[in-house]
Amino acid sequence: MIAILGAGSLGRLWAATLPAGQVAFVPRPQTSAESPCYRFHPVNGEPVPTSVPWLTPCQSPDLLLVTTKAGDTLSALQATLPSIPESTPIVLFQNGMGSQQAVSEHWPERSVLAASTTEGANRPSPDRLIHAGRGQTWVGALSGNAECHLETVVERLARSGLAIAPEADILARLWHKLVINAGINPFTAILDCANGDLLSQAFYQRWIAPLCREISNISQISGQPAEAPEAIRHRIEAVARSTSANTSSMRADVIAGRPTEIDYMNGYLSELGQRLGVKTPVNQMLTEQVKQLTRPYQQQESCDGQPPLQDLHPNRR
Ligand SMILES: NC(=O)C1=CN([C@@H]2O[C@H](COP(=O)(O)OP(=O)(O)OC[C@H]3O[C@@H](n4cnc5c(N)ncnc54)[C@H](OP(=O)(O)O)[C@@H]3O)[C@@H](O)[C@H]2O)C=CC1
Ligand SMILES: CC(C)(CO)C(=O)C(=O)O
Repeated sequence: MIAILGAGSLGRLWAATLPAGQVAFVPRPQTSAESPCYRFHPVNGEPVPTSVPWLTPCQSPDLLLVTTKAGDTLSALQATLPSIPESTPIVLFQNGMGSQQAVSEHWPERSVLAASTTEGANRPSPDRLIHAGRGQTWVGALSGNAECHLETVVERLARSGLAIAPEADILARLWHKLVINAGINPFTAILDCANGDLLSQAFYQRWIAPLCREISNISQISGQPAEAPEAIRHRIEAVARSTSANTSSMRADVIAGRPTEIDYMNGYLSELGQRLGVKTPVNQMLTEQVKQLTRPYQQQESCDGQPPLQDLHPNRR
């Protein structure tokens, strides 16, 4: 049995594509909600009615997929792990960085793996799950005691039909995606625009070069693969173009009034830079501006006496 913690967009994508009868969602403690039923819209083909049971206390999963947002992961696992066998491998699907390390440090006795995925899934309404774009998922061991599970985990996830491969250096893979997210997500949230539209915006053009210099400096000092600022910018802009019509996950969170994952993207880079003695004013500025977007309007006005961001960035409604 595969248990999935986090019955949101990504969790529902895995639940709908893995073989039926072998998957269950971990319920929130004391939930009385009915188990999730939704129409799964594959990239090609007709919608499929999908019903996934809650994991029951007598079931003992032999694989746990964690598809909560980065900021919810530690507390969700704290509530869940006491009822999951210690031998069960855990696969973390969060974007950004920081939450994965927090989990493997918190539970050193557990076998923790991480995944980096370019699959795209969203829920326009609670009863629909759209597989918006096919991608690739890489899985790798975060802790030494997880290495022995990698092959089996990849083989089991491949039964979904989604493209999946083992990754020997999953932290480098996560870093690679973090750089893209740090260069697209905050700008699209602040400017309230689709990924492709940010390229022509003055605010983006003003800050992207110094942001890429900061990221390049941090990469070098933190031991990540060295990448020149121009190469980083090129990579960011290639993804912005190839996903030009997309609403980034951060912009979607701001629009829906949900907390964003900024602390695990530019916030993470900013903190890492500070620890390594690299100045990160642009990452700090972007982190602060995104945080202001998710603060209640009145607090924005009273905190700093500055005009609200809507006035600074006319794109924001
Ligand atoms: N969606 C995508 O296409 C992709 C997502 N990712 C990453 O995957 C992660 C999940 O993203 P996504 O699925 O979009 O996010 P969602 O917000 O759609 O899903 C997260 C789910 O976790 C649930 N949850 C939160 N806390 C708990 C808890 N304590 N116990 C049980 N369930 C809990 C939420 O429940 P509730 O609904 O009740 O709040 C929600 O259903 C993020 O880090 C994201 O960046 C990466 C690549 C692609
Ligand atoms: C690559 C990108 C920016 C695609 O929208 C993404 O991963 C996100 O929105 O979080």
